[in-house]
Amino acid sequence: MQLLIKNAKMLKSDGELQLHDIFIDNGLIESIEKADESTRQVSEDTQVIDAGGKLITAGFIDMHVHLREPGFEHKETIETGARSAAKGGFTTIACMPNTRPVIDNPDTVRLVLDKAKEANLVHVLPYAAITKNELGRELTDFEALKEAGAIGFTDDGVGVQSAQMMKDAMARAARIGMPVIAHCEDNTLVEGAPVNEGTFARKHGLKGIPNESEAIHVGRDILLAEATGVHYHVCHVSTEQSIRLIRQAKEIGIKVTAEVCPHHLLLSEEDIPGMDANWKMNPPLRSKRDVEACIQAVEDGTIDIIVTDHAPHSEEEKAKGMQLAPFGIVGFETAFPLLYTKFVATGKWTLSHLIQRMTSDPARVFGLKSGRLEVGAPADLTLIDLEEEHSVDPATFATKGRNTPFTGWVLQGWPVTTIVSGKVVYCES
Ligand SMILES: NC(=O)N[C@@H](CC(=O)O)C(=O)O
Ligand SMILES: [Zn+2]
Ligand SMILES: [Zn+2]
Repeated sequence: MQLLIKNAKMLKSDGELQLHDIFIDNGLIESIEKADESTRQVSEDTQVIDAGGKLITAGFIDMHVHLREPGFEHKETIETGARSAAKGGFTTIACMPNTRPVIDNPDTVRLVLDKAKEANLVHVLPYAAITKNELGRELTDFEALKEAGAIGFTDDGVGVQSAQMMKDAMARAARIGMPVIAHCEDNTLVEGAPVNEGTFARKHGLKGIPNESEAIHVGRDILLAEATGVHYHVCHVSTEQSIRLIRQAKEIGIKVTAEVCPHHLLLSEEDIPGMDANWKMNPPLRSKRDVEACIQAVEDGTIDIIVTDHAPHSEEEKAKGMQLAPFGIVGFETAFPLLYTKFVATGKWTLSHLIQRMTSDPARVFGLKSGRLEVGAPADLTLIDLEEEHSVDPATFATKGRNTPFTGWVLQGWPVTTIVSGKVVYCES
């Protein structure tokens, strides 16, 4: 299968945008030529897309998502999740193991990979659990899980409470060259709190989740990563204290990397309009100070990558209210327009800075071949209309989830076509 994308605006290393023709053969980028110099003749059966001056980038990579299958298909399936990812411009997604059953055995890893293959949309990379059933009691069989296709170990959804368990996990992961990805949360400091310990909690008489519940795990795990030599990756960083610890650890050469979600860069607890569970996620929306620290950390590279933590839940579940509803919001279909509109269109970040954090940086951190728009790279590509502007309407989402705090936000920079291995998997209708 051959594909020719004509007149696509490509970001050059000097930040300039230039029209290019990109020729794809056999799932790989075969040539990139300036549009006005292109001489390529294509055969009749080559598919031709005229990008009409839209931006082309390497497809986005999201290293933290929840696809809910097996077990919670009413929230999402691998197919609906992958469709939503494609619509958001993502071509590779890494899914978390907090399903039912938990992805803690080779059969479930293979089931996820089979379902993803059946869906035939985006690349789906499964994480496996650190502990059986994510209960924190007994390590899973790391070697067998790696063999089955897991790309790293995490108990996302909960923190690994025992330091000894985490140390054993890291030592074992290090031996087989695999990363440990951590949801950082000390349960003894949280006790059923639904929101951040701060202004909103005080105003509404709710228990609060303090910053230390996250940062204590970050600090502990950095020491354990130093002791074991593992690649340690911190999930959804939300506090200035965690960032301080990660920055120091990087300075002294400990193998730590970190991610942040768009909502922790764009919203603080002050923005929560009321007792609406579409604003409830874990970690919670923090103070403005924390938001500023997260933005600074993305800018200076302390935080390596941006992930969505796409966490769909049903409307019935979210209707239970702030105290009882599950944590989590959807993320695929709003991530790029949100970040483009709020950071790039406003002149705070360059376009290439944002795109790197969503493509080449995740590829570097997790050793993936994709994430680059260059000859020889996989033809995982996204076309984006930087001018198109419309408001966020959950009724139009491809995900089953409607749980977003961004309803009604007017955004620009919408993905219009997504290509995976040289095949169009999403095209705006
Ligand atoms: N982030 C969330 O608020 N929820 C996630 C769990 C998690 O990422 O910790 C979920 O599985 O719903
Ligand atoms: Zn988590
Ligand atoms: Zn998560």
